[in-house]
Amino acid sequence: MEFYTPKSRSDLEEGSGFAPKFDDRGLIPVTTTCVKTGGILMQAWMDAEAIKQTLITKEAHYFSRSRQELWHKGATSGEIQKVINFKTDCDQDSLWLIVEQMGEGCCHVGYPSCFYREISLEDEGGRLETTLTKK
Ligand SMILES: N=c1c2ncn([C@@H]3O[C@H](COP(=O)(O)OP(=O)(O)OP(=O)(O)O)[C@@H](O)[C@H]3O)c2ncn1[C@@H]1O[C@H](COP(=O)(O)O)[C@@H](O)[C@H]1O
Ligand SMILES: [Mg+2]
Ligand SMILES: [Zn+2]
Repeated sequence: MEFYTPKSRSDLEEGSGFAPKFDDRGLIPVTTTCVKTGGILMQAWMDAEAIKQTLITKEAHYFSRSRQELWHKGATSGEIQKVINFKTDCDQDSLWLIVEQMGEGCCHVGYPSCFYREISLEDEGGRLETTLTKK
């Protein structure tokens, strides 16, 4: 898939061409939220192929940094993410995926969201408190 090459800053920021800006590893961060609750599920990375597969299949695909390969989320766990909406930010260096989460949640640790711990604001940042219950 060919992505758009913006002609100017305003074209990048306000035009209709999709021009994802990848970092030096060829990756772009993606934040995934739940269409039902609006809450955050996970933060991961996509390369060009993951974006392409996500658009073609309408199921979330990421790039696994540890495995260095395309990752169809839920392929082994069944926790597939069906794409409802896909957004890019102003300068197109960050993506927002809104999904219908299959199963009881997305996190391999056992929680419905990867963001199951809160950093205490009372403790100069040194303490974590678990705020979700396991699936
Ligand atoms: N299932 C998950 C998963 N779900 C959500 N996330 C979040 O997604 C982020 C992925 O970004 P990374 O680039 O850090 O992923 P990674 O380090 O390459 O993931 P691993 O290969 O180390 O498990 C993590 O930081 C987690 O917050 C997950 N990260 C990893 N996995 C692993 O993915 C594998 C396949 O799981 P399914 O796709 O659900 O079948 C399993 O082995 C899981 O351990
Ligand atoms: Mg990781
Ligand atoms: Zn997780």
